[in-house]
This record gives sequence, structure tokens and C-alpha cells, in this order.
Amino acid sequence: MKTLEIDGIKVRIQIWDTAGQERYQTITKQYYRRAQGIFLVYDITSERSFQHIMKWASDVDEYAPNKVQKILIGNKSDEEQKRQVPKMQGDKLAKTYGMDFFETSACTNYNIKESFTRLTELVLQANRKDLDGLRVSINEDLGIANLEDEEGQSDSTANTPKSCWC
Ligand SMILES: Nc1nc2c(ncn2[C@@H]2O[C@H](COP(=O)(O)OP(=O)(O)OP(=O)(O)O)[C@@H](O)[C@H]2O)c(=O)[nH]1
Repeated sequence: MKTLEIDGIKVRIQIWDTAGQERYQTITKQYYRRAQGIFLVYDITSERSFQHIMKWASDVDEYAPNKVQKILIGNKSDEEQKRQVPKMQGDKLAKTYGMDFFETSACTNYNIKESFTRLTELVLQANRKDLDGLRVSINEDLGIANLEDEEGQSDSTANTPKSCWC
């Protein structure tokens, strides 16, 4: 669990790190169903991990909800000397999929907060209609409650015998 503040709204996010290994994939797919945002992560020092992104993306398309938000991440940006995947290639793939793209480093924290903030923003935007609907219905409920409260107050004043007439 982590809390982020977006436009003054405190958002609590639950993060699952799914296993990349083939043998865990049946379990991994079960996580997709409840996900609202997904990072597709490859390692910039591994061309192989980049090639796997296509497979991840098609699994997400198959198992995640339609309005799931996705961001492509090239991690280990601190390992420039071992780089196998040029940044341009990440950019290009992200464009093809219509995703935002960040290079990050979990070691130096480079772009970590930025990528989480962006994904959270996208999830909030995608759910804006539901949130607005929720806000309207809460306000309506509160309006009704206030009215009842005021009525209650006047009723109780009317019905309570005055203890003093002076
Ligand atoms: N240099 C560097 N190493 C990293 C970074 N992020 C992770 N690592 C290292 O990469 C290795 C694998 O990290 P994990 O977090 O286990 O990677 P994973 O993708 O979750 O692995 P699976 O759960 O097996 O899919 C570990 O040795 C980490 O310390 C990074 O940003 N920079």
C-alpha cells in the first residue's frame, strides 16, 4: 500500500509485483482481473526482456479489464554501460501501443515517483465518470440528510413544550 497525492486528492494505491517466470503465469493472470493500472516492465540491459513485452501486452489485453491503464517501463537506467535496448526502441514500442513510457531505476529511484504518479493520474481519469457519479450521489444523500435534519429540528422545536413562556 502506498499513498499518493494527486491534485489535492489522497489516493491509496495497492501494488502487486507479479512474477515474471513462466511457471507462475497461471497465478499472474488472476491478478490482471482486478487491476486498474499496469506497468509493463522490461530491463534495458536485456534485449530478451524487451522482446517479452509483446507477450505481456497480449496477456493484459486478454485478461485485464478493458479500461485498464498501461505504462511501459524500461528499468535499470542506472546500468547505462550494460544497455542493450536503446531508449528510442522503448519510445517506439510505447507509441505503437499508445502508452506513456518511462525509463526508471529502482536502484537510484530515478522516475519512480513520476511513473507511479502518472499511472495513478491515468487511472483516476479513466474512472472520473464513476467518481463524479459517486460524488453527486453522496452530495444528494447529504442534501437529503441535511433537509431531514433541519425538518427534524423544527419538528422537535414545535413538539417540545416550552419550558418557559416569558
Ligand atoms: N542496477 C539495477 N538493478 C536492479 C534494478 N531493479 C532491480 N534490480 C536488480 O535486478 C534483479 C532482479 O530484480 P527483481 O525485483 O527480482 O526483478 P523481477 O522482475 O521482479 O523478477 P521476477 O519476480 O523473477 O520476475 C535484482 O538483483 C535487483 O537488485 C535497477 O533499477 N537497477
